[in-house]
Amino acid sequence: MEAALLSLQPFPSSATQRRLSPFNLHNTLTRPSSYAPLRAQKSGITEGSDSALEAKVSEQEVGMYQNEVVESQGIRIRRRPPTGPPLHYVGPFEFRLQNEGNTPRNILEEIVWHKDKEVAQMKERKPLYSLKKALDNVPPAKDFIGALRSAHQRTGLPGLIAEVKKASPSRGILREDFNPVEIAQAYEKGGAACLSVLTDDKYFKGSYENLQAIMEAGVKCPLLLKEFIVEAWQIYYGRSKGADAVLLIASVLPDLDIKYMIKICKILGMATLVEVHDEREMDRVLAIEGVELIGINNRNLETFEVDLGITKKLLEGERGELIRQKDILVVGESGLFTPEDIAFVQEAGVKAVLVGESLIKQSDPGKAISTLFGRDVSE
Ligand SMILES: O=P(O)(O)OC[C@@H](O)[C@@H](O)c1c[nH]c2ccccc12
Repeated sequence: MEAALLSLQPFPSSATQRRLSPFNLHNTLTRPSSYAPLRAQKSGITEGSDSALEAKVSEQEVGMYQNEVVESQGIRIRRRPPTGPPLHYVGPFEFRLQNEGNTPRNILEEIVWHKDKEVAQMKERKPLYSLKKALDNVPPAKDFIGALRSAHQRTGLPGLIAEVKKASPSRGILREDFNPVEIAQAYEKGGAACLSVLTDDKYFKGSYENLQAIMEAGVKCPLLLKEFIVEAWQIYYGRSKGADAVLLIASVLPDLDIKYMIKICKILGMATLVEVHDEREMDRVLAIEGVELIGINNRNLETFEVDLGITKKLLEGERGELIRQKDILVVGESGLFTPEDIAFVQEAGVKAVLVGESLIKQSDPGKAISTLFGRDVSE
């Protein structure tokens, strides 16, 4: 890989436009650190110039150190310091020993720091060039957004993304007898438009094997890679395991990363679900070109607090107007348990919902869909 990663230099300030190939992007897109500046890079392309990307970088971002970018965008989730947490750091839920920044301040930060390490290890075992081959052997990505839109048109209710979720840090184990393929098939039969498959092992008891098994079982619903994406490498890996769409969390990723990752997904034929939780994140994401699908997470991933009013608040007034103008599809995420909850977020303006807990906890997760919507939404 030629892309130069000069860890102590900012972007060259003259580089307002850079040409990148999807296969060296992963280097430039390694998740920036709040402790390390954005990686400088060469402007020339080596590999795959046919599919070269034109990436416009705003003058403001060019030349800024990453921690400044992160601060200027109000991103609270910091990157793992290169030295890692201090030695006296004692474990996942122990936040008492906070100090000058090298102990994670909340669960999301902790997950992201862990992800940085995990991805570094996975990448060593499967570098990007070897993933490239694997990509030729997976069926082309399915139309995730199209499936949501047509389910909405067919039923008059929000299109459902049903989540294959065994556990979560806030709720613990949600379902003991957990067969991902059976659950996926039950969801599909029950009328889900798309599925979300958690692949994080440590905090959600998910896996890429689950994703692959669901794809290989011939499930027709498009699949969302439900991961904490910190590097573009994960997107390629997810595609090689059958993902048709990817979650990008705005509180974790600076705008520049979101832009690049959207472009990579487009090249791979995948959709991106960009997740927001407050007005500032919504405004950032609405300013990013190419965003077609926005998720409003009713759960605060730093505190686990759930409030359906978040969806309503973020879709009111000018924001809602802009979203309609841009024809962006909005997904209401988390904490949806009853037909009244569905009606509430639909009234607020969502055309799709992402639901895990309330479905996965039922003995028949497919039938649970009818209970959740108040009627049968299968064909
Ligand atoms: O189980 P719930 O409350 O229905 O939530 C599903 C989904 O919205 C939630 O799992 C989720 C939304 N965004 C995330 C980001 C990371 C991990 C998990 C999530």
